Amino acid sequence: MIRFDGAGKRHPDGTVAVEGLDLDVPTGRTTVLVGPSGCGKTTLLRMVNRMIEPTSGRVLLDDTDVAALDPAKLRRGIGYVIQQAGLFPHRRVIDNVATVPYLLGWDRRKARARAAELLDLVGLAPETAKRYPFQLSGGQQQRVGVARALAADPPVLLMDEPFSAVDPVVRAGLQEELLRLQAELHKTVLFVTHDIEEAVRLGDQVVVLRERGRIAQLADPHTLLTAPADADVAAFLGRDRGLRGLGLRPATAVAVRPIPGAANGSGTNGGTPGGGTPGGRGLGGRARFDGWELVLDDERRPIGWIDRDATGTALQPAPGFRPEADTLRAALDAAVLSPAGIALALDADGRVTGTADREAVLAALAARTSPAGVAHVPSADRTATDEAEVNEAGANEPAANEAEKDGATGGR
Ligand SMILES: Nc1ncnc2c1ncn2[C@@H]1O[C@H](COP(=O)(O)OP(=O)(O)OP(=O)(O)O)[C@@H](O)[C@H]1O
Repeated sequence: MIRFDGAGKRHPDGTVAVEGLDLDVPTGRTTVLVGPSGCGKTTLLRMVNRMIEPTSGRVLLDDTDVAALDPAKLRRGIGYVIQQAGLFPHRRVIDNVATVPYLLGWDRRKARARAAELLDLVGLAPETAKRYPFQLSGGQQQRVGVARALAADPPVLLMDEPFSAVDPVVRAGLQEELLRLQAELHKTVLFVTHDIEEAVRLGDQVVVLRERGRIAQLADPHTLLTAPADADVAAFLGRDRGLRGLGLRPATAVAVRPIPGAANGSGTNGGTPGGGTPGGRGLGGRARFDGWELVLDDERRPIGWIDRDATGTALQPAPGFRPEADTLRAALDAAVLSPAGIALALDADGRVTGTADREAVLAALAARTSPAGVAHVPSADRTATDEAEVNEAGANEPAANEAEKDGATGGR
């Protein structure tokens, strides 16, 4: 566990970046620090790896004051990821990732094998290993940054706006990847962002900060969105926080009605079986609903809705959701977008298992449920790079030491 124990930072010019914070960052979970620019997020993060020394209070890592630890050693045990990755431009990707293992004295083969393993873990193709950072996209560079931070399997990961320099789609992918990795690795992650969407998506606990690092609210994402501590926090969360909260609630809360005849595998219809093959697929059946007919293929996948009151048999889209994997937001979306006002419940293979009309989804919205999965609305924001700061951090690219250890040349 990381513990901020009255930790404060006053700069020589008198600026108080952080006034004195008490905060526990639990082991194996993701804690997100979120708040407006200048509220002290980065200062707090850097107190953990001693890039910034508190001027009052302490930071404890597993009950040891970090001030008592050798900074270089401390940093090698803490993964650190920053905006735009801060990779060594003159080193191949594989050697960027192997930086800390080299520093720890691993032989080159073992370090590179570990690096290759990590590139795979973060979803990068093996051929990426030989490239230089400039030959990668921004998103790929961030993945390399994450791989590098994980190289020596540190229990703690500090992430300072790591995904904010990439576009929203790439960013969503990186967030997804971090969630997947964290489910597997259970690191103690301290993550800084000023994007509330990102905070509620990634955090097990979210710390909303005000100026001088004061805690406005500390809560799990669901509680934060549904019960903001005060009007300021509510304003920071934004007007659509209710809708966003749906992205934290599982769609399992929706009461799904079976389609008559569908469950026993004898076709899917509650109406007329057979009778043509829209879209060229085998027709599994048709199910009649009020004013609408649902057409399914012979695998019970939806083909479309037909308006029974209209002339002709024009197929309209039949959106669905997966109760076991999706959120209430996805269920609502499917119900709203369905021309029949009926969302289809789908299994993992896209087969229809039942239906939920808009009323059923609204009933689930009204019911009190606890949060489970997460959904995401990405947002773009600032860009900046600061390679110098990661060098300063030592843990990830202590170039001077690196040169000693493995004879790397040039660059800095
Ligand atoms: N070296 C310094 N000297 C004086 N003031 C500083 C110094 N470094 C940071 N500050 C001030 O300390 C406060 C906290 O800075 P910090 O970088 O921790 O904020 P932040 O929440 O991470 O901001 P952002 O989201 O913009 O990165 C800011 O008001 C900043 O101007």
